[in-house]
Amino acid sequence: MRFGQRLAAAVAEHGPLCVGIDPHPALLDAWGLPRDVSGLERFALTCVEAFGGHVAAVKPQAAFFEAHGSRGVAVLERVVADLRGSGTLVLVDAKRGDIGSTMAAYAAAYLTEGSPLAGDAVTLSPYLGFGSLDPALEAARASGRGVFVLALTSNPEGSSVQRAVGSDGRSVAQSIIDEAARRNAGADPLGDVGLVVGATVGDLGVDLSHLRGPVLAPGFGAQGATAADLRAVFGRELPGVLPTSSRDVLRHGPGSAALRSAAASARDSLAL
Ligand SMILES: O=c1ccn([C@@H]2O[C@H](COP(=O)(O)O)[C@@H](O)[C@H]2O)c(=O)[nH]1
Repeated sequence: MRFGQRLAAAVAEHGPLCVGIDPHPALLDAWGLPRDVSGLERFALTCVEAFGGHVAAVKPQAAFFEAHGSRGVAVLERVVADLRGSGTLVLVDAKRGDIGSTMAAYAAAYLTEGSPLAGDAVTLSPYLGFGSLDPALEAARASGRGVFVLALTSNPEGSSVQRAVGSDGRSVAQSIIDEAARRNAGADPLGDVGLVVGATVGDLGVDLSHLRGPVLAPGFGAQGATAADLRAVFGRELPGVLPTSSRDVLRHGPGSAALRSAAASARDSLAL
């Protein structure tokens, strides 16, 4: 099954929530774990136990694993394998973006069957030009995986770049959305080219109605966006949106039952 179909099925089964695994040093402290690779591993595997098989998708943030060097990356590889083994979709948040020839190498790492870092999808940055991502989009198509391309990010610094208007009158974000929509044309129910649009962006100011792809919405929880904000930002596009929350769920650890229950509460709040 293609990524868009698998994501739609996962959301139908578990509800629209992605939980992030972001092993911040402060969270390792709060969980009583050492700030080293053994603490990272314990943290990450507790999350796997808590969320695997219980939420639609999990988003490990690669940066927190890379911060521990090759042994940290090995933990990320185990997280990817174990979550996929549990049937939970894995969105690796690595925000890769480069010239096309280098994108092919990132695609080999994150989107190619048999690579230990290949989850079900990866986040990509289009700011070297959307076309530079084509090797990754091709690899995703070939392996039944997906991508989430940054369009309107949740951080306040993003809008000066992403809302800038080009010579054709479209904002940068709208041109990224339109490129993604072109790649998803004809997909049913969802194509494999998703976007990242923060739950914190306020007035959306872009048209997502032709996307035919999933929207990953960070900013829900710790960055201040609520379920009401998600409804206000996305309106009738909300059914295609996958809110993602990391710290606001992870602060309920280290018990895996409490983590799972926090994820369920976050998901249920979205249905109100
Ligand atoms: O626009 C973006 C894109 C990605 N992120 C990532 O999502 C999580 C958010 O963590 P919280 O603890 O829920 O704030 C984190 O990994 C970011 O790198 C984002 O926040 N905004």
